[in-house]
Amino acid sequence: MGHSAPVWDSQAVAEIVKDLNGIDQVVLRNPQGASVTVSRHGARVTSWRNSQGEELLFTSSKGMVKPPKATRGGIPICFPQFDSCASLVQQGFARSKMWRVDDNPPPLKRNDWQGMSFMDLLLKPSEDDLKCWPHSFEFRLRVYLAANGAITLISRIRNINGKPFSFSFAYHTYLAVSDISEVRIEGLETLDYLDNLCKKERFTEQDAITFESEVDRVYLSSPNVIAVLDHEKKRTFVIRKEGLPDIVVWNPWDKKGKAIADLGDGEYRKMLCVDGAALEKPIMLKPGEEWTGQMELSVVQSSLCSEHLDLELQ
Ligand SMILES: O=P(O)(O)OC[C@H]1O[C@@H](O)[C@H](O)[C@@H](O)[C@@H]1O
Repeated sequence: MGHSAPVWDSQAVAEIVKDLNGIDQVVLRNPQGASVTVSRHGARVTSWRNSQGEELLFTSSKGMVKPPKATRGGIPICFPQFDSCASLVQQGFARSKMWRVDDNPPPLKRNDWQGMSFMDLLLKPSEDDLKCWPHSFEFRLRVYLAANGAITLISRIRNINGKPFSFSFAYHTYLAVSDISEVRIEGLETLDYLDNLCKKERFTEQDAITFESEVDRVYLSSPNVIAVLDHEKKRTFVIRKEGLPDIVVWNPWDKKGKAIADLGDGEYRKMLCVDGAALEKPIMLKPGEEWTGQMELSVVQSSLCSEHLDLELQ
């Protein structure tokens, strides 16, 4: 390909490596040893490691599949739809397309990203895409790696001409957990959610979320910070988001886990999807308008509950 990813922090390292299918992946590494890897296939974050080299995202052990299918795990981008409604493929086509690495990206308006390295990937619709979704858009994903190992994903979707269109969106984030029974999610208490296991019926959450069976829910109008505590690993994932009102929480549990062909035996216990999303109210873009949806993932090495961690979940 011959692309080199832009790097704004002179101490950070960026390189392009090929995966087993020969597809380019951009790797950013900070001086502390943390890294993030993003594939051109689907602009999927395929790996996020802390400075000890530990992988923080789940990837199925069933391994690499050939495009357009993608290996289960990491952070697939779901656009222009999330589930299987309408005439599009489940979770939209963006996750199965080849994106372009942009060497000369336009700046972001905010300038509080100094010292962070980043990469930009770009998707524009092909003739075939326009046949199944006839809307001209430009989708730019920027991925930042901070000195503390946090990653931030910023999606900018622009309607570049024609008619208004609407879409839904999710960062389908597969967190790696020690065991699903060791996990608690804080920050979604008292919220309304749509339960995909009960035909999207609306319920109200009573408590912090723990896992004893399949969970497939969309929490509505959620706070911009939530915490996922892993007691065994003594690790807390902190998810901060902007422009993404909803949170999807998904674990297929044993029966559905077995039925998912590209998931290894018993691996449902090692994964938890917590997605920053815009689902309930689709985003509407008029010609020339741009939408931004941002999610930051960071890790605190402690499984204390959020009030002890000094996290303001709001
Ligand atoms: O297998 P996919 O298309 O990646 O989707 C996995 C799951 O993703 C979840 O977030 C959905 O709520 C589930 O209903 C779905 O089964």
